[in-house]
Amino acid sequence: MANKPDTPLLDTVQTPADLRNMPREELRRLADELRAEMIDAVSVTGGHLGAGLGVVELTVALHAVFDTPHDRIIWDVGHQAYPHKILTGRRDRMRTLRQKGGLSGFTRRAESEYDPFGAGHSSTSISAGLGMAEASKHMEKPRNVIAVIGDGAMSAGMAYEAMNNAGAMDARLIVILNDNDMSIAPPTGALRTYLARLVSGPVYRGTREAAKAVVSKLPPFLHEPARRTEEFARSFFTGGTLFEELGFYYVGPIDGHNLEDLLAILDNVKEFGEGPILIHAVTKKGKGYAPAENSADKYHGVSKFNVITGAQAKAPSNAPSYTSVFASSLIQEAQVDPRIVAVTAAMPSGTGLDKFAEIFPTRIYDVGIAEQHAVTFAAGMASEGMKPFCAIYSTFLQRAYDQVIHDVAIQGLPVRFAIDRAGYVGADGPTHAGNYDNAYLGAIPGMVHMAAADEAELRHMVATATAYDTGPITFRYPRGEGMGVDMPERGQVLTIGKGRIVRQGSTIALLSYGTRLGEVQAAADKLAALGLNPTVADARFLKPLDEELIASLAQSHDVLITTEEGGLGGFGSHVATFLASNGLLDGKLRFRPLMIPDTFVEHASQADMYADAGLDRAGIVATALTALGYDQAAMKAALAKI
Ligand SMILES: Cc1ncc(C[n+]2csc(CCOP(=O)(O)OP(=O)(O)O)c2C)c(N)n1
Ligand SMILES: CC(=O)[C@@H](O)[C@H](O)COP(=O)(O)O
Ligand SMILES: [Mg+2]
Repeated sequence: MANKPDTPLLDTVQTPADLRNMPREELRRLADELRAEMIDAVSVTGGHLGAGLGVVELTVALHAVFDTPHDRIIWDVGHQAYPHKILTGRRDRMRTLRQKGGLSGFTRRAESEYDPFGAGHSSTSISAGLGMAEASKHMEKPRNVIAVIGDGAMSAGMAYEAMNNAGAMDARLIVILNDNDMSIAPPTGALRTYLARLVSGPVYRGTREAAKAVVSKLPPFLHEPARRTEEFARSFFTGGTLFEELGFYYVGPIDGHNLEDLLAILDNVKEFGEGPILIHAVTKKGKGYAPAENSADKYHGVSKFNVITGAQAKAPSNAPSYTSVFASSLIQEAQVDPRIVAVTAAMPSGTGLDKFAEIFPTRIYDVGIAEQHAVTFAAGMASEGMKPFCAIYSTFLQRAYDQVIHDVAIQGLPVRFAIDRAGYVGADGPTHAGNYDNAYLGAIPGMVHMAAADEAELRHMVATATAYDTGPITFRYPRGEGMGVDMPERGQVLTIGKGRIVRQGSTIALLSYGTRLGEVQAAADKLAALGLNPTVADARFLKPLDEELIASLAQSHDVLITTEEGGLGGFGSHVATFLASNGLLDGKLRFRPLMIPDTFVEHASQADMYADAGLDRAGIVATALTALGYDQAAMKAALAKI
């Protein structure tokens, strides 16, 4: 292990005001110490490292120039805000990052007054910043508002909606485009090519002359400082950049690791009059840490690691991840069905589609951070007879809800949705929790929804989705590894709307939707040890519901408990509606839907989250015994026996 970094200068900084009191010549050394401190902290916790390393100088410069927290810095996504956290009074808690009770991995209003806007999902910063800048006009002491957005996040529609709006307003908004030519994977699309042209093309190389021209276009009070600062003048050019066409003053491209340049430019921009301005800063993801700089993903997200070697700790694995099972199953299907294509919104490795891309490079589409477009694009493909598998995390699919309804479901187009990270995701916390798709998709008519109980079931569901050509179909599976079950060679096509009995018993029926089945079975074993012999069933489908199975369970048991990795409005709600509508709750049946609670749950381990929700074996047993009428004392006595 490396020794803790020596950080004498950083040790003097409790808040950004301390940094502002420092001689500017010291800031370079401060940035170096800040980088070392962040590397050390993340080596202990894991987390998002590469993005933060790339904005160390920018973070120091922003806090040195602007009067934070009165002035507002909004970090898009928020995954790059670790250096900002260290400088804004949270250094002592950095080694609790993303752990239960510790600091969030993103910006959070509740965490600090220096986090004026929470994030986690991308491309919200310009909209939020514009709102703040406009609100500032109504205040006695106006603020500067600075939105820092990455080149990946700049690919999303929201960013353009915001710029379109900002360009037509006179709000004092500063946007810093942090261009490291990386998303999680290398970015795709025309914007990437365009930014690369700005950075390295002939226009940039000729900026010295162009800079003189732009200075004359700046508000008069900027002329003098601009002329005085050769570096500043060199950094300007103008003439028809996309951003200027949208009504922004464009400054750049500038070296986002050159503190002197950054300070000079931000000092000047701070004095800028009215209207939005965009600073194009070129940075390196993973800057200053060789293992990160040299890695393909620039250490976007890392587990705990050895600071000296960069080697990341690997958790022992007992089974393949659901993501990898999805990918290998889709590859199998695609090998025999040439109509299968795959769509990802900037998450090729997260969804496993990078593996699909290796084999079918012409049948994979990475559309950038553009979930809405991804869904409608897939709908277009489906309308022409292709079989698009749109693989999107549950949390990010929220962005495309209207597209799922309007472009896919109403037209009955057979888009296949592979919904990864369904349920609690752990360290990324409430912004990334995939808790809502059972409810938000379950409400849409004409769709089929499946949840895999284990990795073999997932393989069957990929086969089922491939075969199902009559309308939209979804299958969901969680973050993490499978149950270690035997894998079938090939997926089998399931009968739509049919669940299965896993264990036949009496009195208590445990009906599981998704991967809680493992805990349900463990709970059934515990109940059996108490002399109870529950039935266990795997619903497989939320829509259409297996009404026959549910009615039979309801009629032949005293207690029916549903489990799912989703919140209110999901599987349990659908079952409750069916039971109530058919008079099955009018008699002796005690129905207990177990689900994720109706609250935003802070980051913790997935296991902790499920235990807190009562969705582990202990919670399921307790629910069953309570439903049977056990009081606290009887429950305690019973639990002591198992
Ligand atoms: C709506 C949405 N889709 C996908 C993601 C997943 N995601 C998080 S960071 C990231 C890449 C962002 O790239 P960029 O903005 O360039 O930031 P960098 O990491 O390069 O600093 C992606 C795709 C997300 N957070 N939000
Ligand atoms: C910041 C962000 O949105 C992603 O980096 C996300 O944290 C990835 O999550 P997984 O680790 O589950 O792929
Ligand atoms: Mg980037």
